[in-house]
Amino acid sequence: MSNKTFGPFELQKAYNNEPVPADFVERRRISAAMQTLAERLIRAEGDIDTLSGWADQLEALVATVGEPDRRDTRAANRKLFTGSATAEDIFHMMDYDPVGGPSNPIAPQVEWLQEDQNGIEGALRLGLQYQGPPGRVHGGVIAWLLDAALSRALHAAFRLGVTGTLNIRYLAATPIEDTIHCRARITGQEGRKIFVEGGIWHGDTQTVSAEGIWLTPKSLG
Ligand SMILES: CCCCCCCCCCCCCCCC(=O)SCCNC(=O)CCNC(=O)[C@H](O)C(C)(C)COP(=O)(O)OP(=O)(O)OC[C@H]1O[C@@H](n2cnc3c(N)ncnc32)[C@H](O)[C@@H]1OP(=O)(O)O
Repeated sequence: MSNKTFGPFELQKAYNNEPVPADFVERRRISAAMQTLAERLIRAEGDIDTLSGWADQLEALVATVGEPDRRDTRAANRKLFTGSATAEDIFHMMDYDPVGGPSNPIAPQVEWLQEDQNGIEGALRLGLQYQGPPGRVHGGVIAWLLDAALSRALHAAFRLGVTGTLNIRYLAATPIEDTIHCRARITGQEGRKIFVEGGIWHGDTQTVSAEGIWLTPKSLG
């Protein structure tokens, strides 16, 4: 791992270009296995002995893991804003993102196809564990995904902000277990208020539209 350090506007570039630290290779393996397990076990048919056997094995693993120490990410965040974050700090911030983070077992995995000042686009497939109505993605999961996608458009354009308001219009069914695309872009700015819009598409059909206002915190604006 190099001794280079990074500031907020180098974060995405460092994350994409620096080698994945050895421990994150393993963290990603753990997360991928947990995700596969979640997808395979949800609604899985099985006789009582099979279910009980799986439960025993998983409970044994929980006992083995125990309650490990965990890193407080606020320190890495402070280092980022003073330009002194290391690549390791950046992986600790980004790899656990609840949408797309490869070391976060609850994060839907996203392939980011575009991330620049003009906007972002990601492709993903949501499994049965994200189902609301039969065959459709749960509306709350869609809101979760869009909050992240619209935030990402902000970061890709080197702006900083937190979600103030997010309005969502559900236009048509968003299918589970099929590829969908999310897109977002900045549409304007007034002082600390940044206006962002986006949506979800299944093929050529737009299934969800969203628009919102992100606020740059007073301390940074
Ligand atoms: C470069 C790369 C670096 C990347 C580095 C990141 C690292 C990778 C981390 C990933 C991270 C992902 C992040 C995901 C997105 C979340 O999940 S963010 C979490 C959810 N959102 C929150 O927790 C926000 C909670 N709310 C707040 O903190 C405060 O209410 C706010 C939003 C900061 C606003 O407070 P404030 O700054 O005191 O606002 P205030 O001065 O009263 O008003 C200023 C203006 O904004 C308007 N306004 C105030 N609140 C709102 C609102 N909620 N809605 C609309 N307008 C509002 C006011 O009307 C006012 O308008 P004008 O009168 O000027 O026209």
